[in-house]
Amino acid sequence: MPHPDVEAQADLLVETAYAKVNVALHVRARRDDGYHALESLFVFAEHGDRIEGAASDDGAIDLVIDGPFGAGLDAGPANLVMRAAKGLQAYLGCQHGARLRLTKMLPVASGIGGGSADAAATLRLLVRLWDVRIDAEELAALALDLGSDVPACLASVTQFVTGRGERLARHDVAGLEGSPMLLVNPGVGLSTAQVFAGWDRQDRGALCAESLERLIEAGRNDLQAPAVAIAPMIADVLAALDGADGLRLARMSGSGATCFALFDSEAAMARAAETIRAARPGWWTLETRIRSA
Ligand SMILES: C[C@](O)(CO)[C@H](O)COP(=O)(O)OP(=O)(O)OC[C@H]1O[C@@H](n2ccc(N)nc2=O)[C@H](O)[C@@H]1O
Ligand SMILES: Nc1ncnc2c1ncn2[C@@H]1O[C@H](COP(=O)(O)OP(=O)(O)OP(=O)(O)O)[C@@H](O)[C@H]1O
Repeated sequence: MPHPDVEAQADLLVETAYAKVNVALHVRARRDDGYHALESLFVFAEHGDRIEGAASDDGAIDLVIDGPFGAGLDAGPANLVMRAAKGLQAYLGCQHGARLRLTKMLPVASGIGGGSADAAATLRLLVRLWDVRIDAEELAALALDLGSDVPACLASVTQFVTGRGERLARHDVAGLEGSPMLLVNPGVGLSTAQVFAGWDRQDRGALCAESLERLIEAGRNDLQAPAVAIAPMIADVLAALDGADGLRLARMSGSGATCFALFDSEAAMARAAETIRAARPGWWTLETRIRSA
């Protein structure tokens, strides 16, 4: 449904805020600035939140939120959509305004970067809406101010990510893009900072992402153990996925609690999703595919 104030406007633009999944996430060190040095292979789902916007002449930015996970999410200045819009406006020093709508399809605080993807999609949308030219590096710096995952969410394609999340290299892995991917969340929200704080500070080694086989065999999510310690239900999600026909890999994404499962066919994914929905009607599931560039 379009924003009530912009229903009749022709210049309504739409962006998808694609869900982010960490196929592997190796935490290598705690840094002096409190962040952690990471190595991660990021992929993106074909589905996500939806952001729409139309220009306003008065210079104001306003946001309405709807969608299955919209309730309880504040549309005020702390919302990452608002922070992204205000950040871009301040950077440009411009008087452009926008009326925005966020349709929240992804669970909040769930390890699939929903807020980060929303922020990046808002930046993409406003650059188009306001028809401004902005240097890619400057846009990436604005994105990083909003969160460690936001720079990677700008392009929303498969990337090898290092640093605190800002060092990005496009990195296709044969057999990954287009692959059927099931997301499962047991309905618990986790604080990213709290999960990082539970990491045991053991460096378990570098991430090799040269092939899907290596990612499956030697890849890890080092935040999985601290997340399970906070929310033991994550282990139930992984147990529910374990042993499904056609399963290639099941692992937690980001700081949890969402887990992803890669399947070798759409039919196998659909069967596993159906089984989980029947056994656990309260869990959120999304049948999707890994997005290609
Ligand atoms: C877990 C991941 O989602 C993996 O992609 C990201 O590392 C987190 O990205 P994000 O949610 O955008 O995180 P931010 O908003 O930048 O940081 C939230 C909190 O997570 C912790 N944090 C985040 C990123 C990082 N490299 N090291 C950290 O220790 C910090 O305590 C920080 O205060
Ligand atoms: N537009 C938004 N969508 C979701 N969360 C938002 C938004 N704006 C602000 N937030 C806040 O950001 C926090 C993190 O939400 P988000 O859904 O991005 O977490 P996440 O999926 O765990 O992220 P990551 O995978 O980057 O760790 C929540 O506490 C939420 O209140």
